[in-house]
Amino acid sequence: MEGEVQKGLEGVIIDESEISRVFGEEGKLLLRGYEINDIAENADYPETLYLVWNGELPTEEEYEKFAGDMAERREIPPEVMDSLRNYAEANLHPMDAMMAATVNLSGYDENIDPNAPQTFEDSIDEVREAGKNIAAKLPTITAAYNRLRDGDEPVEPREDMDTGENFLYMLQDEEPPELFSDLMETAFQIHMDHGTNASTFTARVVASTMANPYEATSSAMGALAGPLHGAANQDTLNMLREIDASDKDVGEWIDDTIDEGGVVYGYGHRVYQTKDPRAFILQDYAEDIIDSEYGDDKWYKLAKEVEAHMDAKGLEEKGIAPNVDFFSGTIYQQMDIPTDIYTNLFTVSRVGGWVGHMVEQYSDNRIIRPRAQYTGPVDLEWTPMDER
Ligand SMILES: CC(=O)SCCNC(=O)CCNC(=O)[C@H](O)C(C)(C)COP(=O)(O)OP(=O)(O)OC[C@H]1O[C@@H](n2cnc3c(N)ncnc32)[C@H](O)[C@@H]1OP(=O)(O)O
Ligand SMILES: O=C([O-])CC(=O)C(=O)O
Repeated sequence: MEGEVQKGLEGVIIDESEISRVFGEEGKLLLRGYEINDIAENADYPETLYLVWNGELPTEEEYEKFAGDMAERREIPPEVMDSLRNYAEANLHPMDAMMAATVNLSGYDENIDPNAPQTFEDSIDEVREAGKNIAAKLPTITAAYNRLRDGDEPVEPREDMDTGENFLYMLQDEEPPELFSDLMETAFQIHMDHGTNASTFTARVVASTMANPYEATSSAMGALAGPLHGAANQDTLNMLREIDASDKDVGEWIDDTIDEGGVVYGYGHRVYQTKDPRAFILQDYAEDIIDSEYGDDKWYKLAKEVEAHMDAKGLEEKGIAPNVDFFSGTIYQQMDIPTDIYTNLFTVSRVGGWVGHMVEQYSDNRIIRPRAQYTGPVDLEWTPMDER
């Protein structure tokens, strides 16, 4: 016996972190000590990112400098744009195109020398520079990729718009309504960090080998791309479409899905025993959009029916409650955003958290290397090929 197996690493404390704290029982999330609702209400994306990376709120001067620097970095190198054209030809999933483009960006960062081993603990400023490059360019990459695969030319980023507004402008080639810009900006803030979730853990594992920040980021994107994690936002909307198209009513569909061992997307969480505080923020936006001239309540109403049935089944009481991915798709759909880029939107925000965690990891590193309990055979005798 080598010790007790902690399946899924549940409850295992892998290190210390000062970035975020998830209170699972109360349904509360703090970023650097501030409640997520206060951040959504009072800050914008660059201010949130500054807070996550620096551990304190910026002064006005620091904010202006940081936000300006981020806006100036939005353009991507023409060669990376050409790669996106190739990925569009090959019809890559937008998350895969984003992963490839992120590694591609490392070639344009003069601080990264692929042929010399680097120990990033002595170059934390360079890690932050890489982080700024990646975070500033991911909206451009996502919007450009979506346009290219639709046969449209990319739209150049604008520095005079905030992050959410500029993203929607690059995606749709028109200035978005204020409500949509605000919602996008808030989405880019509230998804930024969330403890040692699977993708953040991935970023820390990869950084712990002293791989560079571009490599750690693209690896983390791979983890976020899974339907049990970040891709649950697109899968929730697809689930609602499936329910709508089926001849079963909502309750029957859910009962059958769970009886057959399936999951209800946008529900359940390793840490929260109650509804995710970010889901409440997104739900408020969903209702604002419905009340506006852009509203159509079809998918939100269906999501609420799912919630009512899950509640009636006693699942919310058992701690299987709506997570951050439950309402986001119903909102993005109203904004005419293609379903398969929802996880890219999550990534645009989460990269802020990953880089924060990489800085912590590089600064005080020990390689992350757990063990599995070996349950296979031992000391077998070799059978030559012709005797098998
Ligand atoms: C940004 C994010 O990553 S948020 C999460 C996004 N993912 C999803 O929405 C996908 C659906 N949810 C899930 O698959 C899970 O709840 C996860 C992956 C998020 C968490 O997984 P775990 O912490 O391992 O939860 P675990 O599997 O132990 O769940 C406990 C019980 O609740 C059930 N359960 C958990 N979530 C769900 C769900 N969404 N639908 C139905 N049943 C569920 C499990 O089947 C399990 O039942 P059992 O004890 O009878 O086997
Ligand atoms: O914390 C988790 O495991 C999943 C989650 O909500 C997130 O990453 O935002």
